[in-house]
Amino acid sequence: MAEQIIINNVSKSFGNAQVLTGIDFDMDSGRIYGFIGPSGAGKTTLVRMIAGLDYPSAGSIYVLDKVVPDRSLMQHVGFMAQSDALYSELTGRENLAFYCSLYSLKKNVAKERIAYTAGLVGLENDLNKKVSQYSGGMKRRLSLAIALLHNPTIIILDEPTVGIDPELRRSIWEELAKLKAQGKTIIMTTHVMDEAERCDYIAMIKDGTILASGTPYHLKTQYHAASFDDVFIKAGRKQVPL
Ligand SMILES: Nc1ncnc2c1ncn2[C@@H]1O[C@H](COP(=O)(O)OP(=O)(O)OP(=O)(O)O)[C@@H](O)[C@H]1O
Repeated sequence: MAEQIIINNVSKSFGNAQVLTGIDFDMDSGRIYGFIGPSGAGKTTLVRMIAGLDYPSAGSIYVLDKVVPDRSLMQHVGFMAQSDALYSELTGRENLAFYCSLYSLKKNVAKERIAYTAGLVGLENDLNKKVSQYSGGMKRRLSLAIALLHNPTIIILDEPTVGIDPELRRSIWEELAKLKAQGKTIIMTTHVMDEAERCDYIAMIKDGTILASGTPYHLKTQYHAASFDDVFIKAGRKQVPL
């Protein structure tokens, strides 16, 4: 299986504050990767760099054989940020249409993708409302639709299911499983441990380094943990990386 993403000794500082140190991590297609860790650990910083939205201070990140940031990757990468990049004076449909034009989707493809992604996030009946009238959860769902709009090969989701009810969360996970089966690489950050457990591979970030990584089963065995909450707590206590 080809490695779609290679993170090579990446560090990141903001001013004098070192946020990430020497991150090495590779990701293959057809898998779901979960980045977990305490608030402020550096998860968002890392996924933003993978998405090409920021530069590493040291080291390099390769996505589909290109060093990021690279504009040509925009067509292949979908990113759902924690804070929504939406136009509140436009309707949901107009927001989706705007992003379709950004990705240069043909009219018939755009129509089909808007219908598919809006259906996926349960917004098909709200597309004609202005986003300013959306609830927080609806905005999150629209952001998720936008991330998937251009059928990207690499899907990066920063806490995608915050504010999304359990039923819709389940259907989103079913869809992520289908996308994974199509060979997409899916990366997410999450604080929800039962979601982390559904990922194929987990990297736990703490104090800017990867403290532990492996399959959920591997991590549970390694930490003699009954649940994934336990892994999180026990791994967090360890001072020495595995
Ligand atoms: N643009 C920035 N300028 C300065 N500091 C930043 C910037 N972005 C992030 N940081 C700092 O980097 C650290 C890591 O932040 P980051 O958002 O990556 O953490 P996180 O693990 O995603 O947290 P959370 O789970 O709360 O979303 C924090 O101390 C944060 O304040």
